[in-house]
Amino acid sequence: MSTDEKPSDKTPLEPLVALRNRIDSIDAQIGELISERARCAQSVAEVKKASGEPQVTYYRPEREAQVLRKAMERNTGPLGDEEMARLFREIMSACLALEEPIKVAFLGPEGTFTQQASLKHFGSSAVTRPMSVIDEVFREVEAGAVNYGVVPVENSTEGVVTHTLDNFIGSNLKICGEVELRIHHHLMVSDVTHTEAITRIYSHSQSLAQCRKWLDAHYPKAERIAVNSNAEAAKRIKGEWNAAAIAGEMAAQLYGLKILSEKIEDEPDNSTRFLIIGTEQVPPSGEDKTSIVASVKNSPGALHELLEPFQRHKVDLTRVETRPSRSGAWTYVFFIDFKGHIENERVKLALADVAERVSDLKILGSYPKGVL
Ligand SMILES: O=C(O)C(=O)C[C@]1(C(=O)O)C=C[C@@H](O)C=C1
Repeated sequence: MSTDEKPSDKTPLEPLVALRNRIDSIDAQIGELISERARCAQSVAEVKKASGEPQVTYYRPEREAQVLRKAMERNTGPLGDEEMARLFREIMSACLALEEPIKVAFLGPEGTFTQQASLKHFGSSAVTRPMSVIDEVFREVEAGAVNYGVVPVENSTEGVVTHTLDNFIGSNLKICGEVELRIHHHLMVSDVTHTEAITRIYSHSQSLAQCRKWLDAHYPKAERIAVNSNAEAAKRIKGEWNAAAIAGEMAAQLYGLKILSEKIEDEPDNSTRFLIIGTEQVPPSGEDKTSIVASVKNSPGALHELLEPFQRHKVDLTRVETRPSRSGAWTYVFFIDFKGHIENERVKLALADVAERVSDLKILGSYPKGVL
């Protein structure tokens, strides 16, 4: 403090200094404990390496889910449970990066909600790589160029992302996790935009649909132009004086755009569920979900017959989706999600019965129920 700088009368300087000293000492302890935790993670990596398994997998989704759930259960406030879990999410992400930096392909470009979902799930130490289409995310994981992929699967307003489901039919990849993201859409413009002259609005078709009522009310005459992603929309308007984009906050930040109207989605609790795809079946975490795909000939009562074993063995369904099969006319595939892991006894019994009633049954994976 310089000599002519006087402490303000209003500032309770003494208590503030004391509290900041206390915070400094707590931070020093937290720092030491985080370092000790990181050294433990390094030792875990040594144990894994010494196991002699041909392919060592450092990322353990079931363990991460347990660590995050424990952080929430232990929490006594004043921070909220989710806030506490997010802090642990970041610590664990940094610890995993010491073991092996994890590579994740997502539906790009940079700034999409899928990238946001990837960072929410893996933490910010993950190396995320944008792919231009969903098929490419699957291909990168299949080729071993990345460890995991993240793809959108359903939106609470617009329903299922058919392209993702169709990719599973021909793929041997496993679902290793799920993550849900609240989706807030914003109308954004660039520094060259004449805001009173907006005649074109770019976004992904699903985002345009999710903001339809707002657009009808505020920009009834503007042309709505669907592009591959909302991040692409954000990128595109930088050179167009009469255009705006609908995208998320991450895209606005990344491309230096100004948000004109916030949270313009028609449904206030608009959210999207994303799947984590990888090559391995995940062991049980204690609170899991399973996804399967079953092919059924179209006959009266086929769906009832397919679902009946779940009810009999008290397995809770969380989603049933139908798609026409590509392999034959009048054959349908059902994507079914339910609570439980394929190693659970009741799930095993239900699936054994289902297998007898369908022409084809594929387990897409059992994975921890989304924590964050
Ligand atoms: O428990 C493990 O297997 C670890 O590698 C440690 C740890 C952690 O930091 O807690 C790190 C990465 C894994 O994905 C899970 C947990």
